[in-house]
Amino acid sequence: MRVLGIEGTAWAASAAIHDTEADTTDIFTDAYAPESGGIHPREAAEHMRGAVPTQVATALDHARGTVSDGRPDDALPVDAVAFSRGPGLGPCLRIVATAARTVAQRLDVPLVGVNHMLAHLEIGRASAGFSSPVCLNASGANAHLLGYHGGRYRMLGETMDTGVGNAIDKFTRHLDWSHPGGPKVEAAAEDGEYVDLPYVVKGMDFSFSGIMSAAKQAVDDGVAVEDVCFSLQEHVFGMLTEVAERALSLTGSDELVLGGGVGQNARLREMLAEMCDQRGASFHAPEPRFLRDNAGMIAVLGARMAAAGDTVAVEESRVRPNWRPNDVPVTWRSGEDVSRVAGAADETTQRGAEATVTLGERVVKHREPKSYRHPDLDARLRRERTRAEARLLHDARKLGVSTPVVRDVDPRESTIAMERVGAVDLAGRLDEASVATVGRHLATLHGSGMVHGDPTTRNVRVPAAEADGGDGDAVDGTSADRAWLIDFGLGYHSDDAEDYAMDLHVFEGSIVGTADDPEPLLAAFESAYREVGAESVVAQLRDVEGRGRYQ
Ligand SMILES: C[C@@H](O)[C@H](NC(=O)OP(=O)(O)OC[C@H]1O[C@@H](n2cnc3c(N)ncnc32)[C@H](O)[C@@H]1O)C(=O)O
Ligand SMILES: Nc1ncnc2c1ncn2[C@@H]1O[C@H](COP(=O)(O)OP(=O)(O)OP(=O)(O)O)[C@@H](O)[C@H]1O
Ligand SMILES: [Fe+2]
Repeated sequence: MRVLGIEGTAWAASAAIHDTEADTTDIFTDAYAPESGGIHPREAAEHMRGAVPTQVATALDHARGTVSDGRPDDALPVDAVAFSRGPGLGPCLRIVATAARTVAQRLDVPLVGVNHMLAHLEIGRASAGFSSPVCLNASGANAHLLGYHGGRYRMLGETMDTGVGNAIDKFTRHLDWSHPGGPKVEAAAEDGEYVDLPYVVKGMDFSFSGIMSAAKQAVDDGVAVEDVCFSLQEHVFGMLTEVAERALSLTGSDELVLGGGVGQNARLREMLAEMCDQRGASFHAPEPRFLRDNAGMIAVLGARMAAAGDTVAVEESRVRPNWRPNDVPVTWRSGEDVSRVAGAADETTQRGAEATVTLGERVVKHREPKSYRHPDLDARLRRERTRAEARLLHDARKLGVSTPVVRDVDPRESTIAMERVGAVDLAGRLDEASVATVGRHLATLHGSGMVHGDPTTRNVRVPAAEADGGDGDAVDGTSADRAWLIDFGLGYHSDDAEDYAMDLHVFEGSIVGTADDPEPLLAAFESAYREVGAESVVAQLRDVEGRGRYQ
């Protein structure tokens, strides 16, 4: 099969021909470069209006010229037309869709509407040959982690404000550097030295606004620009690498694939490769022409969708500027669901995302150095988190929230010794009674101004399934609805309802990412939270979930 792909969500007016038999993908792109500032939606659309038809014509000419596979001379140049249907800038998407419909109708071939973000990750999954990786999309307007489970891509974590490339580009606009800023920061960072900046990770979510304001401020205060660029990369990419590792740990996957324009950055790729290497996972990043926006990835996924019969009628092919990748029915991966949920087994040594935990009579948790991080940042995070964890385990316990008793703390060695609690992680025994207990615990914490920071199903311990009669209380006297909160390393005190809502979002995200039937669990969790906690926090959660994150 031969497929024409068309891309034009923001800056790249691009067309490509993917030939499934020859396994070739030829890409033709005309990039929009703003005269000043960032991408102007109207200017970008103007660019698309002229450049998309030209690139499409070039690609079709190329297809006609390479009809060498035994097709007759009057054969159609392509068998299907795939286009970026969203997410992206509305005016640009409409021009792409119009071009795609026109060609599909003229040639009388099927039309395929591709989700741009899934195209970014499927191109890497295809070239790696991975079956069920965790996928990190690091692009201009987005930054998120996806995992495939139960027929859909699940959102495991994402930015709470801007995409990663846009965050970097905004910083460089402050310096009056031309768009795009990412490659310029990468070049300037070569001569830089480390300075501390904010580092914000909440479970597997993260945000860039604090670090970007601090970076601009640092430049205004006279810190050398190359030092700020260097440190910006160390922090921002360190955050992305950390959440990617958390996602590998949560899902039990040992494959990571990278997508998106920021993936062209060598330092980001180096960190991800090193993290994967340290934990025995495989890492793959596609070649640069497939990382930045390009129609090749649209054609490749389009071909798989077309083969699965996933085409769209012209009259139903309106664009979707806010189309989230986790809302796409995945038609092209049937029968491939091999995702696992880690955490059921209880071995003597547990390897979390952050620490190595030795389970004996006592539990000894050691935050080992992460060689992918800058040593100063690494030392700071391990020290701060060990301190926070010990203090908050204690504070939570005083409120009546079940946590292990802390026996010993050594912040310099980043080690905590504590009581052993529960029989399995909640991830290994997800039921409504247990998630309800977590709801009440979190509400109690929030009622006293405490935030857990990372309440995933791996950070809750529960008795074994037959706890009320069986051996579930082997470690501790338990009842069936008992649950202990552990791993307070990202916890802090706050009186902001937004922070409480983020705790709920993180917990629900870990359920949605791994459970076959999340809905009843989410309902049980929220109703238990309401019993003890404030309705306004649940309302704030809806706000967090509903935010458009394509900025
Ligand atoms: C919706 C769609 O329009 C959007 N596309 C997009 O953002 O273009 P993409 O090509 O994936 O990424 C562009 C971003 O990638 C950054 N970038 C390019 N080279 C870079 C480098 N070497 N280091 C860091 N960032 C880099 C640019 O600064 C810019 O912010 C998206 O995928 O989110
Ligand atoms: N006090 C404890 N009692 C029993 N098991 C524990 C205890 N503390 C940790 N564990 C086990 O060790 C695992 C890893 O611990 P923890 O979550 O604290 O480490 P981590 O590296 O921060 O993990 P992650 O970042 O993946 O959440 C837990 O999922 C749990 O199975
Ligand atoms: Fe993109």
